[in-house]
Amino acid sequence: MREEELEIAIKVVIVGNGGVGKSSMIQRYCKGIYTKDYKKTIGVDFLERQIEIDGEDVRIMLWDTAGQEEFDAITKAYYRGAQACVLTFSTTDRMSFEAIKDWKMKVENECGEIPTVVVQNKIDLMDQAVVSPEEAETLSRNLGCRLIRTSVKEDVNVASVFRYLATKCHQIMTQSYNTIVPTGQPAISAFSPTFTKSNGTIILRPAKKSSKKKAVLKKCRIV
Ligand SMILES: Nc1nc2c(ncn2[C@@H]2O[C@H](COP(=O)(O)OP(=O)(O)OP(=O)(O)O)[C@@H](O)[C@H]2O)c(=O)[nH]1
Repeated sequence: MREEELEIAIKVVIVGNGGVGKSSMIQRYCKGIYTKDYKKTIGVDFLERQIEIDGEDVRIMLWDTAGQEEFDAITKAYYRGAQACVLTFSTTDRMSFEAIKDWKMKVENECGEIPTVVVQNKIDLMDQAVVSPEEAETLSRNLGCRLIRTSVKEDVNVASVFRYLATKCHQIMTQSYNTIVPTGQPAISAFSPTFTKSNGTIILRPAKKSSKKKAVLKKCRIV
């Protein structure tokens, strides 16, 4: 099998307090739509989008997790296997900014260190900001993450968030592919779940047999 037949799939988890705009961000990126109604996410939800990186198709699976603490026990399980993370806070919600460190810890506890970005959303409301630009920059620097400022409402920088993370994961994957498989024989994982949504519930099913094998990047290596 040739290298170009591998399909790359990246699982990204979007976390942050309730109401910061996680669901809106995913909807904007995957469906190109924005609604101003707030519908609290119950548990988890997921959407996907395919983009091209260095001439290769990369499927990005975006996992939307509930921001409300009451759902913590459910959402934690869905962090597992994530290869990248978006830590989101809102320009107009101080508590969501202060919670970023905790969100990072929660994801790290399940996934270890993965490419992560801090997103300051709702920059269209800068006149109501409760976090200074310096504070946001200092926090991101201390966490070792890039800071990206977005407005999902105005569609500012949303695509950059996911392109940045997908590029990072792709780089890691390409490096490990070249390191792990010096003979040119690709190591392919048997793990390749498909996801079915029914009445808001996500059901994990075993992979369907496909002639096109899939490589799933996990913790910086092909498994
Ligand atoms: N002004 C403004 N409002 C936004 C923006 N992004 C999202 N919103 C609004 O913020 C509210 C909450 O957005 P959601 O996407 O539901 O928030 P969430 O983080 O998914 O919330 P949970 O499901 O409770 O975790 C909605 O009314 C959105 O329309 C933005 O960039 N600017």
